[in-house]
Amino acid sequence: QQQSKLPNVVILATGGTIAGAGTSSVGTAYTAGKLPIDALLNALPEARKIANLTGEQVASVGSQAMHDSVWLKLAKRINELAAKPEVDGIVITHGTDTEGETGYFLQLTVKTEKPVVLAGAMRSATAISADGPMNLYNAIVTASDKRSSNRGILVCMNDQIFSAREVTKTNTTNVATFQSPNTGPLGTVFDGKVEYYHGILRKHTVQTEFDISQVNSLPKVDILYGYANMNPVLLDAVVNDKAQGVVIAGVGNGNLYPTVEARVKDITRKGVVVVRSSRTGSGRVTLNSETDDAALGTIVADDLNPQKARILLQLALLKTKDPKKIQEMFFRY
Ligand SMILES: NC(=O)C[C@H](N)C(=O)O
Repeated sequence: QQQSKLPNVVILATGGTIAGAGTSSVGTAYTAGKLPIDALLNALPEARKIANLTGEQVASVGSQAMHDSVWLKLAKRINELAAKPEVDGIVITHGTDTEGETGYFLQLTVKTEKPVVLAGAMRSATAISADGPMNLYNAIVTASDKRSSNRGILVCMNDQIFSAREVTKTNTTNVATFQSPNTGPLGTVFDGKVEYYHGILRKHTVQTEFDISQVNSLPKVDILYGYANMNPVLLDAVVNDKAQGVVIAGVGNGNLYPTVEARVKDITRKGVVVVRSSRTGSGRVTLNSETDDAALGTIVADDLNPQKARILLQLALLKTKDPKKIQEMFFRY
């Protein structure tokens, strides 16, 4: 029964632990993405007092299986729904493993100022103290609140609201896994109420140059992890596999092992775009610091972690191969 006073929120479900089911309520063995969105909503009658809800199943996967085509499908569906005057907000249920990546992809490609909020969980729907129902409830509350408009894509987890650009999974199993190491959360959602403490400054959603309406696949970009005595042959492997771009999770301020530097110089000359990010988990990678980007032809990820730098590079490569222009994008988004 639709109630005219309540906002209309559409839930797009993709799977994840929030829809996971296992045989033991105390064990960690379960399968993600088992339960359909209707089952999750039926278990949450409280949410129907907040908003008129409709659910759509976009995918049913553990987010370790997330891929470009689901991202494109999601972004296109959100753009379609958000263009409808009767839709007030959108919630996406998602596994936490790659939730930050999906969120940042949507942050750059969704064209709406309406609230778009991701919800996940660390304990499956059949576990004792499952965190999914409260996280989903909080996401619906957040998406129903007009103050959530024009803040980019939001992520609700453990009573906090994060920016999709900043949030990352920091713990393998803990319910407080999501953190924004560089900025902290934007706000809280508690007792059915949203409170914001910070805004965001980087350009997002309607302010970006990325239009995926006619895009059906994304350029191939791979990530390599830096370490002492790193093997430069790894670079050849991804370049031979036709990567147009490579993100290196370098050590410290995105630094590279000397033989890797030499190989990077060769591949940037061949037109492969190489972005230096960091394996440290927080902070910026700064241009021409210890590493001479001008000499290597590399660009820096600024404060994006490697997996988010990969997403921006994929979208940037749809527009240009010019490292200077791509570097500007890394400082803009
Ligand atoms: N907590 C979770 O959601 C983990 C799960 N593997 C997923 O990302 O779908």
